[in-house]
Amino acid sequence: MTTIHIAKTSRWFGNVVAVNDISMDISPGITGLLGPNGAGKSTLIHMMSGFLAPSAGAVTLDDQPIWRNPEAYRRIGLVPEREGMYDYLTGGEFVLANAELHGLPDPGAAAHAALETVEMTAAADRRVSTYSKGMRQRVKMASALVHQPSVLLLDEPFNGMDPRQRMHLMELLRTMGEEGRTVLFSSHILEEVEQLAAHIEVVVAGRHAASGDFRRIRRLMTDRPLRYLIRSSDDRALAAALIADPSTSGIEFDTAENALRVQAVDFLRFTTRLPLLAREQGVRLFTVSPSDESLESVFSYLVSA
Ligand SMILES: Nc1ncnc2c1ncn2[C@@H]1O[C@H](COP(=O)(O)OP(=O)(O)OP(=O)(O)O)[C@@H](O)[C@H]1O
Repeated sequence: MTTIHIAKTSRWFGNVVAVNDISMDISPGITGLLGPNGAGKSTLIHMMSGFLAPSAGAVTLDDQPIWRNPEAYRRIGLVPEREGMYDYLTGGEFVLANAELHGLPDPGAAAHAALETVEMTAAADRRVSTYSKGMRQRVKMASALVHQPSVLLLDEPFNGMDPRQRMHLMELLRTMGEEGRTVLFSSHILEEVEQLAAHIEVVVAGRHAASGDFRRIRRLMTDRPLRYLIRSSDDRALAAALIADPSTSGIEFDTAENALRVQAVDFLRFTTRLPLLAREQGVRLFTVSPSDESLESVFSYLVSA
């Protein structure tokens, strides 16, 4: 059983604090590391894979420090976000080079097995420059798996993949999770994480915002008060009906937009009640748009929760 333990860890670059006093454990199975762009996900993953030293705190693998520890590197595979591949090599040569760097006893056999796992054997003799984004991703995956690590860390692995490639990678990660490996992948897309990881860790602006069961955190996200911009055939009548209803906690008339700005108590209640109330009043709804639906606002709600 392999566990990564992150204890009161920070990392700064000059005066930018990328990771701010984060503590979390990454256990066997699949964990989703979720957060908006710039939240510090890559920095965390780089510290977990031994590419970056923490500025403060400690990142350990089964109680051994990861930074500058070749023993730990042997047990970790990293699929980085950026390409970092040599276009003039074939996919097979790229994976073989990694097998040799790890000093494996039979690098050729290890490279072959890793390419087989990601279903890239047929294209192994083609140059990386001729590969699609998804194929590149799979070859990166093969080189991360070539030494059969017990920990696999993937930074935004689904970026740029088409739905079929995405499903294929999800299957592969599920298998690895079921085999008892410790698999962590980062994403800024909620639905991606939902499909794959029961357990998630959320980071926002360098801080640890939430941890645990995806469904519980998802509920926290959808239960928060929401703001909507609404235009209708009779804003005045609709406003009167809404303010008398417990699904709504505030209403303003926005003269510049010529619309209502409504604060709802929670998503489900409001979206059920609004059409019913409008029908009762004989009001037609023209526009109902959430005005703070961005992922940033969902995350900042979680941080302040
Ligand atoms: N080498 C660096 N030098 C200076 N600042 C950095 C460096 N690496 C990261 N940062 C800063 O640290 C913060 C966190 O970046 P990080 O790449 O870890 O976030 P992220 O969650 O992975 O975001 P993204 O999904 O956009 O890659 C950002 O403000 C970023 O600009």
